[in-house]
Amino acid sequence: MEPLILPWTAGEAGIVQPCLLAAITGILSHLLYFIRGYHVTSAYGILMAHTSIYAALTVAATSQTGLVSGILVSTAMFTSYLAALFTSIIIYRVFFHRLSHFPGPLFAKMTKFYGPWTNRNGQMHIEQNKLFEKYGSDIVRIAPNELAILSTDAIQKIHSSRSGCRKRNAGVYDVLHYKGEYNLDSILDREEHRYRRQVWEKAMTTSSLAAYEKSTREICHRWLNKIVSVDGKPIDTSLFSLLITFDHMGKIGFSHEFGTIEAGEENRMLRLLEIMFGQVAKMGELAWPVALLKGFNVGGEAAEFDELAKQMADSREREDDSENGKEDILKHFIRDLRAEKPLAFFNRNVLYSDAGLVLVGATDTIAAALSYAFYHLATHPLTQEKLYNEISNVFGKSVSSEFANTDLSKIAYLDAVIDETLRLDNPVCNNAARMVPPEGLVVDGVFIPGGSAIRVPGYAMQRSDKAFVRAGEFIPERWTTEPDLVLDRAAFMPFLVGPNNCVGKRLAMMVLRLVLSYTVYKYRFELAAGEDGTAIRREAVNNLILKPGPLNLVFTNRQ
Ligand code: HEM
Repeated sequence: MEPLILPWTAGEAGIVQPCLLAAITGILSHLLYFIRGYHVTSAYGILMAHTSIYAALTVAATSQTGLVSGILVSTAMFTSYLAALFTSIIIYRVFFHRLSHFPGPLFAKMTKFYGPWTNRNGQMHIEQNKLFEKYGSDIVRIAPNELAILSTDAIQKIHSSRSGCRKRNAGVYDVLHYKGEYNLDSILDREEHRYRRQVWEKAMTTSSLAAYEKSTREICHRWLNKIVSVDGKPIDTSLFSLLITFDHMGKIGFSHEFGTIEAGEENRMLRLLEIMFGQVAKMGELAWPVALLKGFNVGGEAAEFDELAKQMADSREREDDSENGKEDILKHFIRDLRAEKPLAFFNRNVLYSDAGLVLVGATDTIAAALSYAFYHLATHPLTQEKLYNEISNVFGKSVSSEFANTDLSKIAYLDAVIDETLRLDNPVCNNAARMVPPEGLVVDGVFIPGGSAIRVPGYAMQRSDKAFVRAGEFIPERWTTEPDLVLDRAAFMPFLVGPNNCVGKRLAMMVLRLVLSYTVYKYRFELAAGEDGTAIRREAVNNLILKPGPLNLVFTNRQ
């Protein structure tokens, strides 16, 4: 029988012919496969397939030409394949892609690696904001298949209940799951989301919040005791905002005591919490490396976080006994898990997935808002005094010698201070992208093709001159007595809008109202000696949720 003639044994042409063949295969694999559909979640399979092909090629080549030249031939072919594949991808993205007519940096048009590059200093939200000005456009291409849009029309069209835009294939959500079970925020299916959301909403009703309020007050008192214990020395309020909200989340989420306020430092769980989203953010929301790690079943700290969330949920469930009166968020999840016909918690992995989301959702977000509220109040002493006068009127009104959320919620100026903080220093500063439905979308008269990813970045939108007068200034009165300073209220969306808006909004507002009121009522605070107040923004890091830089304040007892 004649030996099989493989390309590299085909005589004079030597290695050129097989490399040419490999290059053509590279172009074809782009045009026939990679150009179509969404492949992030297949990252592991794609890597494995390519590795297998390379291995098979090497075996075949070495068996015919010897070890060294076999490896050289297969490597040259594989390199040609990859070079042609990526060249084809880049040429297509820059010149022929459906978004090629939108302005944006060349690097962003070529590759999603533009994301990690812009977030290399953790300031992606600020870098993105600059792009709108640089390109003189409200629509900028920030990735090969993604647009950032500065428009309130877009907010409605992307996020309202009538919108056809979805989270599926938009990037970051596809990879945020626990063993295949997505959490409330990352669920891709609308129907499934609706049922899960109903369980979460039970945990956030007025009566549920009232049941948590005692714990929130307890945390406020621990914070006040901490201020007493430092005896007038400076306190890093960014660190303590995190510890306050972390301890608070432990109590109202899981009836668990973390005790980090007393310890004055982060514990392992809190570190993991930051790392968890931080890893995704550092990659500029490049999702395939996360999918790849999940495929290999290695995730380092993210996997450790998942395991701790699981342990927290298990331990809470073991303690659960409807008679023992534990009032926390997990109570509602466990009830559904144990129900004869659960609404949404059909198995334990759903519980673990959403337990992780409680840890994430109720800590860093409120912590960022609290940190910046301390910053704005410390640098605006008149606002601090005005707030003191407003809240003093309701101290002890509903609960003897305490503040109550029901009273504080009626103080418009308190909510104005919080809203203005959330506007200027939005904790969810970038907002994740959504996928445009196949029929496309018209935003402010501009057609956005179907299959594109789009987002309205919160930081840029809420600081836009088109929506707010003196947009860069902290003016709480714009939400009370000076409404002319708000040109377009729809631009304010710290909790997002539509069916996927923040389910914890009312809880967040309760915590912020109580912690700020207790602090302002008991203390005056200002920048510590040597603190110029710039590090909180300069050293802030966009970890999907904004992590503020340090801020050292000194507290003086009002009595
Ligand atoms: C100031 C504090 C907070 C801010 C600024 C905030 C902001 C947001 C935003 C912008 C979203 C939409 C995220 C997306 O598009 O993927 C969101 C969703 C969510 N938030 Fe919050 N959040 C805060 C506090 C909380 C708290 C205290 C919880 C309680 C656990 C919470 C739980 C959630 C959950 C579960 C979702 C997903 C909702 C859904 O998809 O139906 N958040 N939040």
